[in-house]
Amino acid sequence: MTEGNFVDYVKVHVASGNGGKGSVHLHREKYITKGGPDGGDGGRGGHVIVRGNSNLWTLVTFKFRKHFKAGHGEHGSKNRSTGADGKDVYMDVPLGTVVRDTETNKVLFEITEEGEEKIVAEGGMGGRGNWHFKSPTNQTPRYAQPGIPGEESHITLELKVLADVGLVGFPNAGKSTLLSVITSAKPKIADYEFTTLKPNLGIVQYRDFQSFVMADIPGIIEGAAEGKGLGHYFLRHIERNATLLFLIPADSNDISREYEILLDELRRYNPELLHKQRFVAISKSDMLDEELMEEMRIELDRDLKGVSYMFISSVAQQGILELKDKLWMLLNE
Ligand SMILES: Nc1nc2c(ncn2[C@@H]2O[C@H](COP(=O)(O)OP(=O)(O)OP(=O)(O)O)[C@@H](O)[C@H]2O)c(=O)[nH]1
Repeated sequence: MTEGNFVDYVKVHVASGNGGKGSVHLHREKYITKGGPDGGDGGRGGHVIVRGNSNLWTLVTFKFRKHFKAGHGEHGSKNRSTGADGKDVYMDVPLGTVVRDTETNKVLFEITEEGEEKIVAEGGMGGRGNWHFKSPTNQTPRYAQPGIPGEESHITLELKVLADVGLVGFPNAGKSTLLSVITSAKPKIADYEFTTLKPNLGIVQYRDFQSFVMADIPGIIEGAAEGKGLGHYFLRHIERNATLLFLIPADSNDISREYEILLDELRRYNPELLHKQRFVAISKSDMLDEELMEEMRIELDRDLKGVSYMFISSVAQQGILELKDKLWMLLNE
């Protein structure tokens, strides 16, 4: 299995427009016998532009459209009239899209912000019209520049799914269940035939118009940092999550030990992950009574070394709103 199976990617063909030709034209008017050159410039060819769009979560549109061709610049014309620029073409991509040159595999750029625009195929410049070439020795140049041809290339788009909150937990911790109660929409990851390992992600609506993305990172098992199991691939995925939510079930034999093991996996994979904010949610807390919870609080306050935690239950819908509040606070700190 290669990493390519994990990261969604598509190959597309892009072509910018040719610049328009400069015009060769001599001014003519009644009663003016010797009009000067007045051929206008050609317009610029259209660019192909990649643009970040935070409403998109997948590259699925590129499965259906693989060619992006911008318009040609119009030719210049008389009266020094410049031809219109060719129409630019936009490729809207989700944030976290890495663009490579397919031939060399070199990374050209990465789109990380809403509205960010990067030209991936630059339109050819328009040629200059003949009036620019008028000189003392040549008052009526019969020459104008041709437009510069557009560029053409094959590019590869790769999406490293960005999530604001990454769920970290062993199998069975209740990650999928939490996602199903906390998220309102599921991006159509399933549409990707080339994605064999699907991170489960969803959009959490917060208060009125805010939202954040939560991603389940399945498959972390002990030893994942050494590449055992599938965990390794998913660990890559959380490198970019802003906050890590550790999910540990209430019926775990030793919650703080489980937390330490998960933390150790992350540390061995990439110590930088430990700089991310962390929060612990004790899942399946409907299995606990108040007395037991109180006892556990004493232990957790002592053993979790100051990391905040909360008891939640997806099934009983306990602590879910509070969890959203807490995560929102952490994301906006
Ligand atoms: N009592 C109780 N059981 C829960 C709760 N949330 C999840 N479970 C149960 O725990 C088991 C595992 O839940 P999942 O959500 O599939 O766990 P997961 O972490 O996604 O597991 P993987 O997909 O294996 O990584 C299921 O049998 C759930 O019904 C909860 O809030 N309370």
